[in-house]
Amino acid sequence: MPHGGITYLDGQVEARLLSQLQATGMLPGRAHRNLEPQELIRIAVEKGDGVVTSTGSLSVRTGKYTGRSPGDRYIVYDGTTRDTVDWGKVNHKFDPGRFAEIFERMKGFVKGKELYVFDGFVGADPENRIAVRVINDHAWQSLFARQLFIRPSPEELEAHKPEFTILCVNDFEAVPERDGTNSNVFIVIDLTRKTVLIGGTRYAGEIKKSMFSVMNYVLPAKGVLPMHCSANIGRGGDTALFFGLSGTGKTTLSADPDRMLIGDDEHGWSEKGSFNFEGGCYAKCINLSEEAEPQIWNAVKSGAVLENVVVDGETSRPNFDDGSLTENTRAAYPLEYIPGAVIPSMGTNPKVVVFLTADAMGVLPPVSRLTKEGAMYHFMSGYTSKLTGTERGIKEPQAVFSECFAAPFMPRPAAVYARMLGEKIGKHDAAVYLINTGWSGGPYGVGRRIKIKYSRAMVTAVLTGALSGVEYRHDGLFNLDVPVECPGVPQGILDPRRQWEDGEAYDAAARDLARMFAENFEKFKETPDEIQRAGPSAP
Ligand SMILES: Nc1ncnc2c1ncn2[C@@H]1O[C@H](COP(=O)(O)OP(=O)(O)O)[C@@H](O)[C@H]1O
Ligand SMILES: C=C(OP(=O)(O)O)C(=O)O
Ligand SMILES: [Mn+2]
Repeated sequence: MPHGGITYLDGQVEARLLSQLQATGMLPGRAHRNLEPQELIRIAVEKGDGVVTSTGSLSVRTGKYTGRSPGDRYIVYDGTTRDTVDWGKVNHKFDPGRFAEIFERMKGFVKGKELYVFDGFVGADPENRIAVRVINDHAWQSLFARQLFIRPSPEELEAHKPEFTILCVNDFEAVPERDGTNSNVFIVIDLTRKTVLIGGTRYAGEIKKSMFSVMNYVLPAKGVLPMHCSANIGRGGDTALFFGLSGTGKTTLSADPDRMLIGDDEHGWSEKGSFNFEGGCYAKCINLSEEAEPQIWNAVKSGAVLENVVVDGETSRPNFDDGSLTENTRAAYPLEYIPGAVIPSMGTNPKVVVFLTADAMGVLPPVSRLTKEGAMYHFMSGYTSKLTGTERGIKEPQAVFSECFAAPFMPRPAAVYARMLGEKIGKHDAAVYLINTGWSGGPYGVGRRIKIKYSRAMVTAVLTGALSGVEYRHDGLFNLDVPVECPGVPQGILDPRRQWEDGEAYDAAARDLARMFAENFEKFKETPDEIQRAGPSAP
């Protein structure tokens, strides 16, 4: 069907889609289902939403909001969720009646407009997947959904019945007085109606992270552990997981030419093994370089979506060093853009688990080995520094304890996930390491971030077993076993105190962090003593 030079789906498919949408009360003027990337790119460019860069990638700007809005994320409070969700600062309550009202208003808003629908899946494991439908009012957001979620085969598309629906309308804004929201932005998850409503923000990360929250709610009830981690497999079939909050290196360090990528951010661990929830990656690209991150660099090509990267007007070249729109510049691309990626993205039971942290205080050792109890302690603590940009309002690194390295996305109480992880690690006898990809030689502003090549070398040493045979020293304050040597890493770096000019200043800062750990852990008084004792000593 011609439309300004664009060929859309055939009329029959559109008619069927329109009637499905009508059945839910949506009456768009036009609707398109699973358009090919080239079509979506052409529409986005035609409508002035984006430009094609010299790499072939589509570059867009998200406007006011360039990171997640955690204060505007809600879960509908009803019979399903009342006693199963950990309500509070992360999981904000939303009234079911208000949900229905805002949903109606959104339907009214899209009436007669043009919508883009992506039908696909979340969860690579057929036994643990959800058929998802994402409805957008902008073509580039539909391209994002297509690249990040799992794309259906033609047969799967034909048989697809949406179990969960995301309605994300960028141009619709909430009115707090009317809608009961905190701002014009809202991300509301209704686990009963199996619907997510997003409005007011164009930051596409909300789309993927809202489905992550859904999986994190649904899977524990099926005995499957959902995890905020990346995963890859070695040539011998050994799976490794890399947990970590935003900016700690899940995406960067899991893209490893020596290993096959399963996924960069969201995984499940079932009785059978591990699996990715997604079909794509969402890499940060501030200061992206071909040398340090060749696989990600090469994935920025046609089909990839760049968010808030400044593009040179004359050459159309993306300037990854320009953080003037945000530090949280992003590239979204399908998993197959990473050479050797595992598709369908399933792995074995993990043998090695890495906890990534980016310590902006510059005091944690860059690599240490954890005992089983130490692993539980650090998983429950979830220490890192929030880096700038990913969440609204973070202007400089800020120490944070985020349970399971994932608090913003975990609807259930942290103990539910921690217990499951403990059981899995025990059952499969997985080795656990803590890798600090943060600052060295002083805090943020004084010291420098550890070089990616050294963090990679530490990861390689952990995964090849090179750290099994070496000598360890015990760090009494942090209660960590620290290797005294590591292939590919200058020895001095392994001892953070030696990197500081002033040893006593290091000691003071280290004591501060140890105290923060201990204070944070006070909320876990019910935890077995051996876990409580596995953390830093309170000085
Ligand atoms: N030593 C390091 N290890 C990992 N990433 C680093 C390191 N130093 C700088 N970086 C940068 O930090 C960011 C890590 O982000 P990313 O891998 O996307 O984290 P996550 O996926 O956990 O949110 C990237 O922009 C990367 O280039
Ligand atoms: C997209 C996000 O995740 P990450 O930074 O871990 O990739 C996010 O936290 O908004
Ligand atoms: Mn990531």
